[in-house]
Amino acid sequence: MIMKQAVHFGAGNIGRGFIGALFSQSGYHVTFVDVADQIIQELNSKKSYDVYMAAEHQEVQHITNVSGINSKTDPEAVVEAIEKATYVTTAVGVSILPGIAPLIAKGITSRLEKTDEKLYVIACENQISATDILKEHVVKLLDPDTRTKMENQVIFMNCAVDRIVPAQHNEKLLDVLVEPYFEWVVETKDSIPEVTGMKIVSDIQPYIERKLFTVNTGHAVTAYIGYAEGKETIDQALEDTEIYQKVKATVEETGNYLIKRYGLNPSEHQQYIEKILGRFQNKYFKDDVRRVGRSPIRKLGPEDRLVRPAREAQKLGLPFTHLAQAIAYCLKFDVDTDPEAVELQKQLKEKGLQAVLQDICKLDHENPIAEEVTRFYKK
Ligand SMILES: NC(=O)C1=CN([C@@H]2O[C@H](COP(=O)(O)OP(=O)(O)OC[C@H]3O[C@@H](n4cnc5c(N)ncnc54)[C@H](O)[C@@H]3O)[C@@H](O)[C@H]2O)C=CC1
Ligand SMILES: O=P(O)(O)OC[C@H]1O[C@](O)(CO)[C@@H](O)[C@@H]1O
Repeated sequence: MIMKQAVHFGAGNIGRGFIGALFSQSGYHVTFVDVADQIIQELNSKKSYDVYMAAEHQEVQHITNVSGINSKTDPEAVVEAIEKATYVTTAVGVSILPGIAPLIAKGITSRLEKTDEKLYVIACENQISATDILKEHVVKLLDPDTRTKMENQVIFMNCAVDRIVPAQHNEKLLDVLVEPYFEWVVETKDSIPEVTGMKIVSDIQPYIERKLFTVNTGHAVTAYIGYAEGKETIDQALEDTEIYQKVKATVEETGNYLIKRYGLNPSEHQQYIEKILGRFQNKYFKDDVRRVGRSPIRKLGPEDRLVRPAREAQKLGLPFTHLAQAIAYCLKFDVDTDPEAVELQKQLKEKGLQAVLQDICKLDHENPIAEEVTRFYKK
């Protein structure tokens, strides 16, 4: 029997430890596309790997039916794989999406000449409407005929991905240590080919905002405060009760917004917050504050996990003090191995805080959020 095919861009932590693993467990052959040649070679020689659960009883999932293509050296093979795929997914980082769009566009063009079968595309990145962003980059590369043909045959779906997969230090290159919890919520009103563990909803907005402004806001704030206070890992940072209280107060602020905006049940949301903080405290992996805080310029963006909930809270007349404090801590993130942290510090030095808040966060200096950030930053 011919296996169903999934093509996944990004054979990294989320690719191997979450999305690729679910496809494999659902009976798909997974072709990972990456630029990291060692990983691709290893996928093609070993054809399997293990996913370890970071928990007291360390369950191991053996992932099979996997292979890899290096998109730098063999782009034609990627086009061929897309021709045969049911799903194309990504977990490369939002900033890389424009870079992979040309190959996806080529794959779609070639596929539409050969088959009428539907293709489902999902960008599994930490950003609101990441698939729409990918679609935009792909569509502008297509000729008008392909664009029209694509409308009914290539279905782009937004999603929310939630599983903590820290930096890996395993004996075997392909193995991945992950937290047991995961949630993959995909937005569609159609009936789509089943993937074990994928949850379908008709409106992703409440899910992605709840996830991004609780899990990602909370994680990022822990990283930024933890880093400023000289902590190495997330669990170590949260052992400090003062840091724990600051993080909790921040996600309670985003919680007030989410409850009001989406009519969430306050006590259920409080339980959700406690559960997320518990996940951050997982003792079975060490998650470096530098990894979790990575790419601070992206995280300071107007639509991302710090500024957007602060602005939304402000619009609804809700408090945003702890979010402003979190933004100030983020501005202090000066990890010299993180290119965005280096650039951020350079901009702060060269143009000053007000200009950075304006240019990166899109916060005018007269905005009370900017005033609060400035107050904390100067402290
Ligand atoms: N690690 C985590 O806990 C979570 C990560 N995410 C999101 O998932 C995405 C991926 O994150 P991670 O897996 O942690 O990162 P990662 O760095 O482990 O994996 C990214 C992979 O993409 C590959 N890549 C880079 N450029 C590429 C290109 N042009 N073509 C193909 N592959 C390319 C890299 O070589 C790497 O293997 C990000 O958007 C992140 O925000 C979402 C939820 C959880
Ligand atoms: O690239 P980003 O946005 O930091 O995404 C990775 C983060 O997302 C999380 O999985 C939370 O969903 C964290 O594990 C991780 O720090």
